[in-house]
Amino acid sequence: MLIVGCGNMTGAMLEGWLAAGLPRDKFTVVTPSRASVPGDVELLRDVPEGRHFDGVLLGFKPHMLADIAPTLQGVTGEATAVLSVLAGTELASLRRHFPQAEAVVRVMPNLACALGKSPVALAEDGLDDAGREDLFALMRHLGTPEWVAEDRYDLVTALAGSGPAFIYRFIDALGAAAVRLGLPEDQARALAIAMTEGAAALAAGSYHPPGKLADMVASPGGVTRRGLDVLDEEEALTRLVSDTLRAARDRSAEMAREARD
Ligand SMILES: NC(=O)C1=CN([C@@H]2O[C@H](COP(=O)(O)OP(=O)(O)OC[C@H]3O[C@@H](n4cnc5c(N)ncnc54)[C@H](O)[C@@H]3O)[C@@H](O)[C@H]2O)C=CC1
Ligand SMILES: O=C(O)[C@@H]1CCC=N1
Repeated sequence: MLIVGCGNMTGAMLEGWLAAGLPRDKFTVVTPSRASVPGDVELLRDVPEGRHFDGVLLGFKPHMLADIAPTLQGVTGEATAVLSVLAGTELASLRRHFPQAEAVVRVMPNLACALGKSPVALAEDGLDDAGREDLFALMRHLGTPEWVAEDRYDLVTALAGSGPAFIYRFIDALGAAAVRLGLPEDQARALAIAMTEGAAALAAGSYHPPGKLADMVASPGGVTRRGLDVLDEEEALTRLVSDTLRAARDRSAEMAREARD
């Protein structure tokens, strides 16, 4: 697989694949700005000539697609699947830039790929059943792949792709609030992160939905209920999170429109 642009996101994917035991000679990276990439994988400054790849993974910023796609035509043949993590870049846009490719695939992961703990939303055009199975197996190394209808992709991007940033804000806010209320900063941050890690692991492993888990923490008339009352008053948290996802979803849709023009 040729990884074109290896920054935060595709760097995390590469880390995840290598940690899962995929051989490093399965990957080649083209990126102008990094001195090294995970696992000592082959690193090139320019797109190689005279080579074909079964997969080409696009990992640069979405607005660069029109400039970079022409440079990739030589490495993209009829047996190549072009995979893209580019936010707001539709299958039709990918197809327009890579008409000869066997398939074009949208992939929406997040940085937890490095730990094999990312959701990975998938949508494709051109794969047969065996190709879909192979793709799913490849993404399984990074976490939890899921096929998604493309008309839901903007919302899925906001939830699965951007989501970690929203959670990090919440962790930060917990720590900052605890500092304001009297805890030392280091301790507040450590407690907030450890608590979040355990709570997320429990939610992932439990057959109870998160709402039920919250009720299991909250003793009637006790400490937690008093705090939940603040979050629940006039659905304060639900409204804030809805506004957050809506804004991110709408930006993804806007980027898709820009890429169409
Ligand atoms: N950061 C995240 O959590 C997520 C990012 N994405 C998508 O991943 C893509 C990359 O985002 P990040 O990794 O955050 O950005 P980044 O800025 O960390 O990485 C971009 C990479 O593109 C490379 N690049 C620049 N010009 C290039 C060229 N001409 N040819 C090849 N490579 C070139 C840069 O050297 C850099 O390594 C974006 O399209 C974004 O929408 C998707 C899901 C989550
Ligand atoms: O912020 C962005 O545009 C990308 C898409 C999802 C996460 N990062």
